[in-house]
Parts: sequence; structure tokens; C-alpha cells
Amino acid sequence: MTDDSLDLDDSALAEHPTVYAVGSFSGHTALISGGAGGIGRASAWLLGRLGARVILAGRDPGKLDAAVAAMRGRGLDATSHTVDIREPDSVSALFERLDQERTTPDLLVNSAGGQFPQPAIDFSEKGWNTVVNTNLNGTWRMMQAAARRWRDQSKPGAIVNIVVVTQQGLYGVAHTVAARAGVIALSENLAVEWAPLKIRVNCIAPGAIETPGWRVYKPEQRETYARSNPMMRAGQAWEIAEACAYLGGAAADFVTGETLHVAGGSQLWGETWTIPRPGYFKS
Ligand SMILES: CCCCC/C=C/C(=O)SCCNC(=O)CCNC(=O)[C@H](O)C(C)(C)COP(=O)(O)OP(=O)(O)OC[C@H]1O[C@@H](n2cnc3c(N)ncnc32)[C@H](O)[C@@H]1OP(=O)(O)O
Ligand SMILES: NC(=O)C1=CN([C@@H]2O[C@H](COP(=O)(O)OP(=O)(O)OC[C@H]3O[C@@H](n4cnc5c(N)ncnc54)[C@H](OP(=O)(O)O)[C@@H]3O)[C@@H](O)[C@H]2O)C=CC1
Repeated sequence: MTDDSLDLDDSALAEHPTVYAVGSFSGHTALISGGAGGIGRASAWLLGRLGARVILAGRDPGKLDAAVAAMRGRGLDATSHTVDIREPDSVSALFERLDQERTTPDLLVNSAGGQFPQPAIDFSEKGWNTVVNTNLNGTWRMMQAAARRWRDQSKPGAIVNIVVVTQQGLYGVAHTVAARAGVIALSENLAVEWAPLKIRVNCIAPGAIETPGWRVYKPEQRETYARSNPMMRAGQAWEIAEACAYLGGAAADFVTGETLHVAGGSQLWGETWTIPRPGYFKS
């Protein structure tokens, strides 16, 4: 698997079959952080094709512009805004821009995130804080900003947080597992606390999903990912997008506080060593 083969093909995303009905998100607006990345972009394409107005958010304007141009080229209603979810002021500025445009998303998909693989024993203070600040604090900032709009406008809302599988030890990514376990617990709490506001909060825990985000892992590591689940294959971003359309849409109107594993069963079994195995595990 080469680095190039990890790039998602927009023309494939434009035509990939879906189980959902065209128009099932008509009249809905979806804000997708990490929208120019792998899972975020696939979700944006699917929700857009189902009729949603999609707003992609991320740090890199070049990647956002390219993704929006590809979607608009297929007639989808797509726009973008830059945001760094690590920065409270940046998240505030994003939502203030949406307020000025009189746009309130109905659905927030938090797909922005990531980590660098490293043995936990070597994490620096700054590295640990970066990963927790991105994946836990950043996701929380986005959730709170959206929820405040829904509360103030007496509108229902739905949140889908993309996390990771936390049941098995994922060697080399302890920082992200800790942060995502926090997101799952937070989501469960908010599902209760925000139910009176008609806000649903759910998570998707993807298994190993082929995306550009895999570039932080060496090709020889990626080759092992098929063995990280009993289905013995890697997943595709589209498979997460379809779960996103389920949890973010009307089919899941009575679902909140859930974590849906779209992981080929890797929450139950699999070799989940994400950096080269030490001799201890080889014999
Ligand atoms: C079997 C199942 C497998 C599942 C595998 C899961 C895979 C995925 O989740 S892939 C999809 C996610 N995508 C990524 O992870 C992409 C790369 N990650 C990011 O971009 C992250 O947002 C980030 C948290 C790593 C932040 O990156 P960035 O904003 O570029 O970071 P900074 O340059 O600001 O660095 C801040 C700080 O963080 C530490 N650090 C960053 N990279 C590394 C590294 N490669 N090694 C060690 N430490 C790193 C470091 O402390 C940085 O500080 P300084 O270097 O002192 O500036
Ligand atoms: N692919 C996989 O195997 C798995 C992925 N996941 C999780 O799913 C989510 C999506 O991952 P995936 O699509 O694969 O990865 P990508 O790296 O392709 O996408 C992640 C996106 O997040 C954005 N992002 C990162 N940091 C920030 C930030 N501080 N502020 C705003 N945007 C940010 C990046 O955009 P930009 O750099 O432009 O800001 C990037 O487009 C991540 O949380 C990831 O950890 C979980 C399990 C497995």
C-alpha cells in the first residue's frame, strides 16, 4: 500500500452506492470538522448527496477548497471555513461566522483529530497535551458551541463524534485512546444532560480505515491492519460515512449516548499493535 493509494478519489465518492434515500437530508445543514480529511470528506460527500447543505471545517484552506470544488462540481451544496479546534478563539470565530451567515447546523460531525504514534513511555508533556487538547478539548469546544446555538434557538440537534476503539490496547496511541475514552464518557453524559434540549449525542468508533491519515504510519505497519479485526480487512471511509448518516439522521431519532463500532469486530478481537512489535510479543 503506497502513500498515494491512501488518497480518496472524489469521483468514486460521488458515485459510491448508498443504502440511503436521496433527499433524506434535504433541508438539513451538516457541519463536518476534519471535512477535508478521509472520514470527514466521505461523510460530507454522502450527506451532500442525500440533500444536506454541507460545511467543511479544517485547518488547511487548500484542502478545504479542493474538496468543496469537487463537491460543487457535482452539484452539491458545499462550503468551507477554516478552524483549529485546538484553539478556543478559532472555534468561537467559526461559529460567529456561521451566526453572521444565519446558519445553524442541524448536525455536527466531529471528525477532526489524530495523533502521532509513539510508545507512551516516551510521550513529551507537549505531545500528550497536543493530542488531548485536539481530540478531547477540541471536540468538546465544537459540541458546546453547537449546543448553545440549538438551546438559544430552541432547535433540535445531533452530534456524531468520531472516536477510536478503546476496549483493546492500541500500542503507540495511548494518548489518543485516553482522549477518546473521555469523548465517549462525555458524550454519554451529554446524551442525558442535553436530552431535554432535544440534542442527541452519539459516537462512532472506527477500526482501521484506509485514509490519508494513515500516512503517519509506515507502510509495513499499515500492512498489519487487516489483522486488527476478525473480518481480516481494513475498512473504507465510506463505511464510516454510512454510519454517520444513520446516527445523524432520522433513522436514529431514538438513539443517543451510543458508541457504534464500525470496526469489523476489532473491539472484540484483533492484533492492534500500531507500531512495530517488540521481541516480547514475537515469540
Ligand atoms: C489497528 C487500528 C489502527 C488505528 C490507527 C488510527 C489511525 C488514525 O487515527 S489515522 C487518522 C488521523 N490522522 C492523523 O493522525 C494525522 C496526523 N495527526 C495530526 O495531525 C494530529 O492532529 C496531531 C495531534 C499529531 C497534531 O499534529 P500537528 O498539528 O501537525 O502537530 P504540531 O506540529 O503542532 O505538534 C505539536 C506537538 O505534538 C507532538 N508531536 C507531533 N507530531 C509528533 C511526532 N510525529 N512524534 C512525536 N511528537 C510529535 C510534539 O510534541 C509537537 O511539539 P514540538 O515537536 O515540540 O513542536
Ligand atoms: N483512519 C483510521 O484508521 C481511524 C481514524 N480514526 C479517527 O477518525 C477521525 C478522522 O480520521 P481520518 O479521516 O482517518 O484522518 P485524516 O487525517 O484524513 O483527517 C483528519 C482531519 O482532521 C483535521 N484536523 C486535525 N487536527 C485539527 C485541528 N486541530 N483543527 C481542525 N482540524 C483538524 C485534519 O485537517 P487539517 O490538517 O486540514 O486541519 C484532517 O483533515 C480522526 O479523529 C481519527 O483519529 C479513528 C480510528 C481509526
